[in-house]
Amino acid sequence: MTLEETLRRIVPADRSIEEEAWRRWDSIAKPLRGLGLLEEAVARIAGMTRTVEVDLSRRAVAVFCADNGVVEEGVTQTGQEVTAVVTENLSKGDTSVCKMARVAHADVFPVDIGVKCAVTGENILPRKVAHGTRNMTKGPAMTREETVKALEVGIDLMQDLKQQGYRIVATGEMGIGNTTTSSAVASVLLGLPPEEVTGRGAGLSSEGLARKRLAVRRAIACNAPDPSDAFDVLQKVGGLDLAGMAGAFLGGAAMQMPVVIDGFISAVAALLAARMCPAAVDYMLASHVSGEPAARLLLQELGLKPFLTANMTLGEGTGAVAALPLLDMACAVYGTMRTFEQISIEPYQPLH
Ligand SMILES: Cc1cc2ncn([C@H]3O[C@H](COP(=O)(O)O)[C@@H](O)[C@H]3O)c2cc1C
Ligand SMILES: O=C(O)c1cccnc1
Repeated sequence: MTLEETLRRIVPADRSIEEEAWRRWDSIAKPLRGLGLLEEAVARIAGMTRTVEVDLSRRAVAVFCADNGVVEEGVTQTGQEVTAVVTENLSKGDTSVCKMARVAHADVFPVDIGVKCAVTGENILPRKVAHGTRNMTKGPAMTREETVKALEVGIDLMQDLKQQGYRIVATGEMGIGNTTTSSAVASVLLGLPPEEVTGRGAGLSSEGLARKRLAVRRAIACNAPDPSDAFDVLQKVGGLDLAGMAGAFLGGAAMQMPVVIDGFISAVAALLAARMCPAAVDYMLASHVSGEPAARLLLQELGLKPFLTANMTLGEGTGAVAALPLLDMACAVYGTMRTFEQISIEPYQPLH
């Protein structure tokens, strides 16, 4: 589906079905609203999917893998080659998110949306838009065409996953340097200075952090992205990984399917999607608050409340996957627990 058609298709979640789900929650024999945000998530999923019978039996993690040209500026602790290695390991079940996804019964879909070199792996989805992005401190990271294509990779993947019977999708990414691009996008979209929204990513040294902040500042100065135009911001100081994820949020909303935000990078992609189409937020679920400095601000800006504060800064979709077992537990109560009425009637049942 094209980006334009996707944006046209997105409509708000169904509030009346969400209300019906709340009525069911409130009838269950337990302290009223006792499962807090978990109840809210289940009710919201009912509204997203247009049914009070919430079913999260099949779940996927979409991991968008791409390289970011800005690594030339010395903004990361490890080299660019790590992107390709971890992408291939994603296909072998040998990365952190794969281990966690096994526990949470989620299927991992690694997507090569722009890894610099060729990657091989049985289940890597070959969707390379470009061999990495350009260095955003010297000009736009992507062309308009590349940006549209990468957004559409995310959109189309959500359409495919829905057709395959998946009910909820966790978003993940793998792309060395993508906390630098994410910080640049966050700085522009939140209207905050780069220093306030730039952290250590995957364990950067203090010296590296100073270079990273400067690179974010230079990228914004060089490209002058328009803060009121999310597409322009994404194209100039974003990346293929961010674009794929933003597309997944838009595609999920168009497919009326819940999409789980992971950490900082994923929340930046979610905000890009939200600025392109505000109703898309109705289909997003927050999972955790990343340890990156702008993580909480981004979720506040989206108006979403996370379940976990675990100081995680791993990426790959690990935080989003960590939220799935919590949702399963909430669904078990919502779907199988007896109501006040059933409980109060029971003592009056004739004995036999
Ligand atoms: C071995 C390894 C595995 C990872 N898995 C996720 N990330 C995480 O770190 C990267 C972002 O941090 P930065 O912007 O500092 O490069 C992303 O790939 C993210 O998913 C990893 C990073 C490394 C080194
Ligand atoms: O919060 C994140 O998404 C994150 C932070 C650091 C490194 N990788 C991912």
